[in-house]
Parts: sequence; structure tokens; C-alpha cells
Amino acid sequence: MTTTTQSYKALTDESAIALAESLNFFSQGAKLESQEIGDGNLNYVFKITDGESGKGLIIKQALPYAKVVGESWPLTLKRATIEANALKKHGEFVPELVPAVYATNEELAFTVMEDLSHLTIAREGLISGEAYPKLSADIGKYLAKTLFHTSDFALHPFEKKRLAVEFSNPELCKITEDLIFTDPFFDHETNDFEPELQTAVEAIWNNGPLKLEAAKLKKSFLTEAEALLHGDLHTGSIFASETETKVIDPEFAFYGPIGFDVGLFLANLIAQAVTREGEKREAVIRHIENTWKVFSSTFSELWEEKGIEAFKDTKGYKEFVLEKIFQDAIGFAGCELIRRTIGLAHVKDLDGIEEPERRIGLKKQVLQTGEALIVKRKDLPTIAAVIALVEEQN
Ligand SMILES: Nc1ncnc2c1ncn2[C@@H]1O[C@H](COP(=O)(O)OP(=O)(O)O)[C@@H](O)[C@H]1O
Ligand SMILES: CSC[C@H]1O[C@H](OP(=O)(O)O)[C@H](O)[C@@H]1O
Repeated sequence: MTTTTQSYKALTDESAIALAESLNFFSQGAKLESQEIGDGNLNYVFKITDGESGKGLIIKQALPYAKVVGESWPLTLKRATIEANALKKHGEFVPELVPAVYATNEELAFTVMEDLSHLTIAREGLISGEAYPKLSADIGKYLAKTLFHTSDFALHPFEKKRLAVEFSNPELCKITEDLIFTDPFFDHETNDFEPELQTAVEAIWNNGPLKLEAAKLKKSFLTEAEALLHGDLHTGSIFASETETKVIDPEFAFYGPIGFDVGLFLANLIAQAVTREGEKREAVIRHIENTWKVFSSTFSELWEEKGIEAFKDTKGYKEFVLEKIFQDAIGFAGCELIRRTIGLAHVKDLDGIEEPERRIGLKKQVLQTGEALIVKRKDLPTIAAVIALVEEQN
């Protein structure tokens, strides 16, 4: 792997090809093609291919601003290094569930990584009705292993605190603090929703008990440095097929509350489940159930086998930790559902529903589900209770 330095310049197709050639990944003289395929909110993604051998590489480059808004929203280039280092750190524990990183460049803010084009972004696949049988078992495992192994339950406190400093990510955290935990609960200019949702949205802005619980969840996000999170684990950050799962895009990585990653993934499954009916809905509901099942059992096994905490065998402590993660996750899921419906960044699962009456009806239900998950999170003892609540509201 190479790490080099130079002053920043945005890549073009030509310079991306030149960069790929310099890496000795393709055979000499290969006729390379480049295509900018980034569909996310923030960065450029160049796919470099050799048509003859079929080999490919991905070069992801951060821009000094948020792509979705433009130069008026400056954003640190350091996020590229955070993302590459998080892929590498998480890759120590789940190499089979993240792309390999081949090269990084801090000044040019790019990461060269494994091309996963043989897979589909899970959100897209789920919208077109895929079931992805391995998805929840793989993500449950990814969550348990990455979060346990980077926490105080597995690391010497010096190493844990060193990592927390390395992954200090204030600008990207601020985006989450604003877009997930603050703006949707106030009449803020970043919010974006259909006029038909005005009454439902105003009810959120005027709901004191809901806002109090959202404030508590925001405080957890701001202060609880429990483990190295992915930080934005939605279904658009996951590549999947029938047999494989890979998690990409951890540029929001930082030391935060374990339940945040779990909750974001669950929320995005809920936003998909409510758009489905019958057996297809059931398949996604089973993923919701299985994610928690696999996460909690794997986390529990790691605790028993690899835990270094002095209180690890103290009766009731592991159960307390898992219960706290569960309650946090359900609350964070509620915040994610609300922001994906009325905040700045929506999801195609809901926005892509063409028939307006159905779309608005589902969005109203999702808002109610989000509110209920936040307010009732301490009265929902099991994942079955959470699923029953989702089904009741929808
Ligand atoms: N390793 C990869 N292999 C193939 N395609 C990728 C890879 N990484 C990203 N992409 C493509 O680029 C898109 C945007 O990537 P992402 O990391 O989500 O960017 P952003 O940070 O801007 O959200 C993905 O949805 C996917 O289509
Ligand atoms: C202006 S950032 C909005 C939103 O975008 C990020 O997601 P992604 O990069 O995967 O598209 C993140 O969820 C932010 O909250």
C-alpha cells in the first residue's frame, strides 16, 4: 500500500487514469477507461476499468465542499483520511465485509479501493424487491465485531483514547448533529417536505416531550465515546448480493454511542419494510429481527471470550450494556426515520413512490413510527416489541 503527499487538485477522468496507471494494478499498456459514478451527497467516485481484462479499481476523492450543495458548504478534506483509516481499522475485524484499501493520499484526499461493481447498493436492490438473505446476519456481525473490538470492553484505555483522537471528526459529526438530531425538530431552513406534511411536521415541532427525548439522544451522540462507529450506516452505504455483503463509506466515523450504527441500519430497514406488503415485507421484518439477534449474540460471545473489562463477569453488567445499546438504537432509529422523511437528506425508498397519496400516507406513518420509537424506547424491551410497534403504526 502507498501513502504519498501533494497539494490538492480535483481529479478528472484523465488524471484518475494516470493515477491508476501509476499504481501498477493494471498490466502495462492496458487501455483504461474512467467513469465518475458518485451518486452520494459528498464525494467524487471514479471507476477505472480495463475493458480487456475486466479488472477495475475505485478512486474516491473528497471535494473541499459538500457535492450536494456546492462550494457554499465547505467541508474538510480530512474526511477522506478518516474514511480510509476506518475502512482499514474495521477491516482488521471483518475483512470479508469491507472493501480492500489499496492506496491513500491525504493531500489529494483520495482512497483507492476494491471495485465492488459486481454487487448492488442494498438500497437500490431492496427497492426493486431483493431479499438479500445474508444481509442481516452479515451486518449484525459487522456491527458486533467493529463496535466491540474498538470499545473499552476490548482495548487498553490508552489505545482506545488514542483511536478516539485519531478519529476526531468534528465537521462530519456536526452534519449529523444538525441534520439528524436538531433541524427536523425545529422550523429550520434545511428541512424539506411536501406541503401535505405541514400539519404532521408542525406537530413534531410543537411536541415538547418528543423534543426532550430527541435532546437526550443528541446528548448521547455528542458525549458517549463508546466505540469507533461507521457513523452513517444506511442501506446506501452497503453493497450486497445473494452471497456477499460489503460496507462502504465510513467518512462519518468517530467515537460515539454503539447504538447509533445499530439504530441507523434498523431505521433504513424500517423505511423499506413499510413500502412492501405480504411476504416481501415479512422478509425485511425478519432482517430487522435478525440484525439485533446476530448483533447481540455476537457481541455477547465476544464479551465472554475476549472482554478485558474488570467488571466483565459482574452479574448483570453485560445485560445492562446490551439493554442500553438497544434503547439507544431504537431512539436513534426514530430520529433517522424522522430526518429521512422531512429533513435535508431523504431516502429513495419513500421519495421514489410515485403515487402521491400513497407516498404522503406512508410518510405520515413513518413520522409516527419515528416519534413512537423515540418516546417509547424505554418501554420496548425486545426487538419483537419494536416490530409490533412498527406493524401497528403501518
Ligand atoms: N468500492 C466501490 N466499488 C464500486 N462502486 C463504488 C464503490 N464505492 C463507491 N461506489 C459507488 O459510488 C457511489 C457513491 O459512493 P459513496 O462512498 O456512498 O459516496 P458518498 O460519500 O459521496 O456518499 C456508491 O453508491 C456506489 O455506486
Ligand atoms: C449534506 S450531507 C447529507 C447526508 O449525506 C450523507 O450521506 P451519503 O454521503 O451516504 O449520501 C449523510 O447521511 C448526511 O447526513
